[in-house]
Amino acid sequence: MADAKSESGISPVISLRAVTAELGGRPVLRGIDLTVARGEVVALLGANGSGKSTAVRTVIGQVPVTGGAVEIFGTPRRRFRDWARVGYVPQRTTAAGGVPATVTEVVTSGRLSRARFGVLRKADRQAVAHALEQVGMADRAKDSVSALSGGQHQRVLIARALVSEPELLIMDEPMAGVDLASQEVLAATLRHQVEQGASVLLVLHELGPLEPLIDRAVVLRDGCVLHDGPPPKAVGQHALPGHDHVHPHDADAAPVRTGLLT
Ligand SMILES: Nc1ncnc2c1ncn2[C@@H]1O[C@H](COP(=O)(O)OP(=O)(O)OP(=O)(O)O)[C@@H](O)[C@H]1O
Repeated sequence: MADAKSESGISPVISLRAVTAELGGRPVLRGIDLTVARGEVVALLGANGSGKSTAVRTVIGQVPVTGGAVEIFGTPRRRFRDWARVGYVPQRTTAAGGVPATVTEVVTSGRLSRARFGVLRKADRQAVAHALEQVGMADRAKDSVSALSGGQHQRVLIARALVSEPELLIMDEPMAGVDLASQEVLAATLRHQVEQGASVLLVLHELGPLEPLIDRAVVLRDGCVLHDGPPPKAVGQHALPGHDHVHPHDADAAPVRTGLLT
């Protein structure tokens, strides 16, 4: 199949066309189209269970598609090998994940795709230090990640995604369960990446502090694209009855309800 080209003749960095996927024998994506153009910041929105994470996981190959086409940088996903160009921040489900590793070790693991013959050189160590500085965690470099708060842990995962100097960042709910100070650091970090020309696909349940960065929003409902265009304006709680998003990932926190158009 020919590579997807935008009107400018440059391939989108992400292209999903008529993608279908199943989980546990149940259709979860029912023919979605989703593109991220070079330098674009796209938010993927939708109610719980609408298929946002699944859509992102088809891009990185964690969920097989049952139909349609997925391309990264114009290459069919099955043939794509250049993963150092992609930084992925998975959805965080627990505060620290119980990983017995230091902050530096976790961030360094994100650099291995760039290290020659798997050997870390001075430039790699500098990249790790720089990524930690970007997310304001340089002073915690030697600490165990299990000693970090949820927001700090998320900063480390984002540093791990940034350390390979990716052209494309894919983040699944990067702000979920993150304290306000960390949210501001993450928004500033992302702004910097966008200024440097990165393309970004973000799964979000509300636009929040990232709103000024977002070029376009794709809203999923029940495995289909409901909206693809300007980001919907956040509206007050209860403004759209029946359209609230309940966020279940924080074990301790009460569910967050937003009145986003989802
Ligand atoms: N491993 C699995 N096996 C079976 N069904 C699954 C599995 N993972 C997810 N699902 C189901 O697939 C649907 C889509 O899930 P997905 O995580 O993509 O939604 P989401 O929009 O990201 O939701 P949330 O906002 O809650 O993270 C949901 O109904 C979910 O229950």
